[in-house]
Amino acid sequence: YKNPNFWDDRNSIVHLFEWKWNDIADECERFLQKKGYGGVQVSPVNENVIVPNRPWWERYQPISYKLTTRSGNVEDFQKMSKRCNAVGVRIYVDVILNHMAAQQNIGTAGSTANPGSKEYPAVPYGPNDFHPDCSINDYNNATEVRDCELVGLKDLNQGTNYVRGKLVEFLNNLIDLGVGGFRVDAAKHMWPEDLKVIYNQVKNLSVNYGFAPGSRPYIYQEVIDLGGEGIKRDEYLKLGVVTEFKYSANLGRVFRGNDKLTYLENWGPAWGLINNSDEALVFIDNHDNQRGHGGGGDMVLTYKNSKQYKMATAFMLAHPYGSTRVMSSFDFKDSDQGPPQDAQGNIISAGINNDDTCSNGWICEHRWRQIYNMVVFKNAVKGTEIENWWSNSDQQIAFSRGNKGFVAFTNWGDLNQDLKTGLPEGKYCDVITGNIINAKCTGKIIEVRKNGWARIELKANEEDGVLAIHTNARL
Ligand SMILES: O=C(NCCCOc1c(-c2ccc(O)c(O)c2)oc2cc(O)cc(O)c2c1=O)[C@@H]1CCCN1C(=O)/C=C/c1ccc(O)c(O)c1
Repeated sequence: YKNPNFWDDRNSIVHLFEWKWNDIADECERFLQKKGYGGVQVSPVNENVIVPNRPWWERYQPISYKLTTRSGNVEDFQKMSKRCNAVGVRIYVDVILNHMAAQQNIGTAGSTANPGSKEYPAVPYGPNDFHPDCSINDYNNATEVRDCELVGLKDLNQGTNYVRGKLVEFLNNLIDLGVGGFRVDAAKHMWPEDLKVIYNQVKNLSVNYGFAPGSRPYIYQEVIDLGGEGIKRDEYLKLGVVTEFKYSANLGRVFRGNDKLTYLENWGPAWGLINNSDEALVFIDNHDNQRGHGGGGDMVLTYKNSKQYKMATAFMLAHPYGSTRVMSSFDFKDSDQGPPQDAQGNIISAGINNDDTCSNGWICEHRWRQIYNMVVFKNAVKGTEIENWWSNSDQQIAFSRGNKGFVAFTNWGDLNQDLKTGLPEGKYCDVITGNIINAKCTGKIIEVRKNGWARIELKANEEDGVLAIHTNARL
């Protein structure tokens, strides 16, 4: 469950939050494959309750496991899965196994339900399939967190064979549709023993979508653990990968300037992060904590702090620790706001500008040059470790990845140093400020001398506080 099943020359998952299936298929072919992205995390695919004003979190209130949402229907989903897998982009589905809708209304596939009496006829689920009413108040009480209701959401009892059967059936339908794995929502609210039984009943990945025979789904579990609660993420590490919320909290604090960049020299388990790098799903922000809710609070960086956000993302992608996920957002003013929609409540697609950025209210961080070029960088440095670490003992650092790549950061003051890049002699295009187009670098050019050293300049008032060169961006 810890292998994302990427193609060799790929890395990172991009969370195309609230995108429609047809648009994701287009994005796989026209952009993601070209930048070496490994996969897409899609929004929940099962029928959700319709909440007035369509807040983003309505998709986290299941009505049934019918595959019809505002992102499309099962035909759209299958077409997306075929097109994305054909170009080496995997699909990971955000699955909600913990609960069913709290709000009383019709669902996105037209199903009705009565949360008050725990009736969801479109599954079907009835009162016997849920834990008794109680609400979670004490996050130090592990039983309460698992057996009571999260903000009124009806709490399924994954301990019964019937409920397990329904959840496994839902997951196996998605396996048949070519998914590469799952993001398990609210995993902390389910017993690890129950999850283990459920995961083990999920089929191997489908060879019809290019997975090697016998491949297991990649399973990364949302466990918000910033310490201080009764439940520890280690219980879930036995089952699969776990989202590391300390990552975005700490990196946010550092790149906001509340900590010195030089302290990042031992970035990893020494900072309290999950021990095994390949068991940690890491990110700068996610759909929830970018809105100030749970997981990491006010230190989390988002697209709204764009210079710091790009620096933190560049550091995440330059550093070997963790399975990296890039957030791709829509613009929001208030924390409940849902995706751009028309008068009928249909989601409006992102428009693509001729400079590759998005319009129509979509941020598309994954299309920012400073971010997609670091996904390219991460592919170029695959298999190397950090070498030639340098710092000014304060807010300026630099390091190489073997002899394949080199990055430098300044979070305060002008950086102007002769540094050891570890790269072969030659001229390199700085992929933060530009691209190589018709054999010309549209950004800074860095000359690496015979001994692998180079003059590195990065002024505090430049658009970006990071510089990155690698062997696939050599002139
Ligand atoms: O104020 C709110 N919620 C209370 C604070 C956040 O608590 C929630 C947590 C949560 C928060 C902190 C924790 O330590 C934790 O274990 C769980 O997980 C959820 C997971 C869901 O599938 C659906 C939800 O409604 C929630 C949720 O409300 C607003 C209004 C209702 C939805 N919502 C929200 O803020 C929705 C948040 C949300 C939705 C989906 C997620 O995957 C998620 O992580 C958070």
